[in-house]
Amino acid sequence: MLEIANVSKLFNPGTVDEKTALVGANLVMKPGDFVTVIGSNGAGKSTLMNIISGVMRPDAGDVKIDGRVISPISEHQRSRWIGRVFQDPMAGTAPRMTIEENMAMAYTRGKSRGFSFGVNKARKKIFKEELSRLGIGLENRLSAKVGLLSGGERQALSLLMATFTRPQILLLDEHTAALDPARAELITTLTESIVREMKLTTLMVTHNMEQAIRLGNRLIMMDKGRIILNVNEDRKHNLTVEQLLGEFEQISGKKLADDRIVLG
Ligand SMILES: Nc1ncnc2c1ncn2[C@@H]1O[C@H](COP(=O)(O)OP(=O)(O)OP(=O)(O)O)[C@@H](O)[C@H]1O
Repeated sequence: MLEIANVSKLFNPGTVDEKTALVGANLVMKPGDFVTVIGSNGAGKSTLMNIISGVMRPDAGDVKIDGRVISPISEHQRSRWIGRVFQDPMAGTAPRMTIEENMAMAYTRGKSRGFSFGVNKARKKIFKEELSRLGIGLENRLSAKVGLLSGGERQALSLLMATFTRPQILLLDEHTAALDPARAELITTLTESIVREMKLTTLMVTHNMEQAIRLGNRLIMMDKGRIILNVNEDRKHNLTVEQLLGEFEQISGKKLADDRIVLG
């Protein structure tokens, strides 16, 4: 279970550049919950992801996994339980290393230094099996350099690398936004099947309203550092993009300002 309890974050306090990123944010996710996150520009979505993954510390409040406060734990140690895929397909993989070397890196992520980091026969077999899940033939290209893959292939590999060690939390940070529509659809479909099969507890930021409604069992909406709407499974089922935008307007008193918004 992931619990965000009263988390606040202020950047550059007391200066002209002071920016409120999160204000007393609360969210409880049960195991297997898949929550999509939408919100206006600068609402605090990335900051929330950064605080969960340990890139930054909150000024106040706690992040708990299974009741344990993880705030003092480093990003590196957390990577054992938290998988993350970024918007940039180049971000999650090492281009000069081969597919199997990248997989080996993900396999040993967050493990102690005594753990062997290499690729052996047994691991190769596991990597091949896992890669074949993607259905795009990467299992036959184990020794290909990752820099040679297309953006979509690389993002599929990033998704697999973030998930194949069954993290307790999966963070998806606009991970289809930089891809063309066909590749974005492939990654969306892969995401749905991997999350479902592995029963992963998932938090996904998206600017695509239709995707936010279609994927996952819950949805939250953020504005000015606050979670202003928390839609449960029953309500999400029948939600439309128009209703969602109307709801945002009603609660925040303004139209949703998101320069990357995709309605459907
Ligand atoms: N490292 C930082 N230093 C200073 N201010 C920051 C930093 N990171 C974020 N902010 C500010 O905090 C606020 C929240 O930013 P954040 O990136 O979390 O929003 P977001 O919802 O992800 O926005 P977008 O959808 O536009 O990417 C914004 O006002 C932003 O300018």
